Amino acid sequence: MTARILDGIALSRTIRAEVAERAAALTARGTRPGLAVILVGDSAASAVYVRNKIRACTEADIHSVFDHMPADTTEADLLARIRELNADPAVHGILVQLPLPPHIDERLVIETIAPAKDVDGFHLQNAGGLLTGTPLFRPCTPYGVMKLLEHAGARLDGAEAVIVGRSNIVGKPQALMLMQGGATVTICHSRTRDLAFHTRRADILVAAVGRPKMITGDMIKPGAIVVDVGINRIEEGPDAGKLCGDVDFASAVEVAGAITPVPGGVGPMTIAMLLVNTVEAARRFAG
Ligand SMILES: NC(=O)C1=CN([C@@H]2O[C@H](COP(=O)(O)OP(=O)(O)OC[C@H]3O[C@@H](n4cnc5c(N)ncnc54)[C@H](OP(=O)(O)O)[C@@H]3O)[C@@H](O)[C@H]2O)C=CC1
Ligand SMILES: Nc1nc(=O)c2c([nH]1)NC[C@@H]1CN(c3ccc(C(=O)N[C@@H](CCC(=O)O)C(=O)O)cc3)C=[N+]21
Repeated sequence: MTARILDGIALSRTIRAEVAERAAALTARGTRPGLAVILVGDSAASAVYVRNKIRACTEADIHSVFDHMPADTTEADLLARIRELNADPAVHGILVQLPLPPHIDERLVIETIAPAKDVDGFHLQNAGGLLTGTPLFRPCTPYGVMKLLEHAGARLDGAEAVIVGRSNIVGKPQALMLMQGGATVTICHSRTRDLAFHTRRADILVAAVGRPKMITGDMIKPGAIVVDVGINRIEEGPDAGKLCGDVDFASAVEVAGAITPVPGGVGPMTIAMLLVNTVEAARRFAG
C-alpha cells in the first residue's frame, strides 16, 4: 500500500478563493486588505518566496507593498520603515522576510511590528497568545499544517503527535496547536538521543528540521500521517537544483498512510494562511 498524497496546492487554491471573496467584500465596504512585505538583502531563495507572496496577494485582489531594502540597511532605518507601515491605514499586515542580515537584531524587528499587523504571528504578544489560547494571529506554516490535517480528516484527539524541530516559527507553535487539538505531543530536536524511537511511535509526524531526506521509511509507523515542512535545495547529483523535504519521500510513501509532498505540500499552505491572516487583520481594522 502506498500513502495518500496530501495535496497542498489544491487545498491552498480553495482557501485562496475564499480569501479573494472575503477581500472583495471588505473592499466593497471601503477597506481593501493590504499586506506589506519587507525583504532586506538579495538572497535568491528569499526573493522567490517574496515574489510568490506578492503574486498570491495580486490574485486575491489584496493590495501589496513590496519594500526591497539593500543588504547594508541599518537596523534603525528598518525599524523606522516598520513604524511608518504600523501607522499606514492602507496596510493591515506586515511581514519582514527572515532571515535578516547578521547586523540586524531579528527579535527587535519583530517586536517593533504592531501586534495587530503581525500576520506572521511572530510577535511576543501573538506567541504568548498562542501559548494561552487566544492569539490575534497564528504562525502561517503550523497553521497551514493544521488546515491540511483537518482537510485530511486526521483524528487529533488522543493521537500521538511527534514533531522534529523546535524553532519559534515552526516546531514550537506546531506543538502547541497539536496539543490544543487533543494530541499527545513529543518534540524532538538535535539533542534527542534516539530519534527513530520517537518517530516510530507517531500517528502524526511533522518534520521541520532543514536536513534533506533525514526521515526515512523505517522511522515511520505504518499508516501514520507524515507532514514534511522541510524545504531543501538539492546541491549535487542528477536532481541538483530541485527541492526536497526533510522526509525521504520514496521510502516514506511505502509506509505512511498519508504524506505531504515537497514541493506542493506545506509551502503553498503557508502562503494561503498568510492571506487568511491579512484579510482577518483588515476585517478587524474595518471593525
Ligand atoms: N514550508 C514552509 O512554508 C516553511 C518551510 N521551512 C523549512 O522547514 C525547515 C525547518 O525550518 P526552521 O524551523 O525555521 O529551522 P531551524 O533551523 O530554526 O530549526 C531546525 C530544528 O531542527 C532541529 N534539528 C537539527 N538537526 C537535527 C537532527 N539531526 N535531529 C533532530 N533535530 C534536528 C534543530 O534542533 P536544535 O534546536 O537543537 O538546534 C532545530 O530545532 C527548513 O527546511 C525550512 O526551510 C520553514 C518555514 C516555512
Ligand atoms: N517572516 C517570514 N515569514 C515566513 O513565512 C517565512 C520567512 N520569513 N522566511 C522563509 C520561510 C520559508 N517560507 C516558505 C513559504 C512558501 C514556500 C513555498 O511556497 N514553497 C513551494 C515551492 C516554492 C519553490 O518552487 O521554490 C512548495 O513547497 O511547493 C516555501 C517556504 C516562508 N517563510
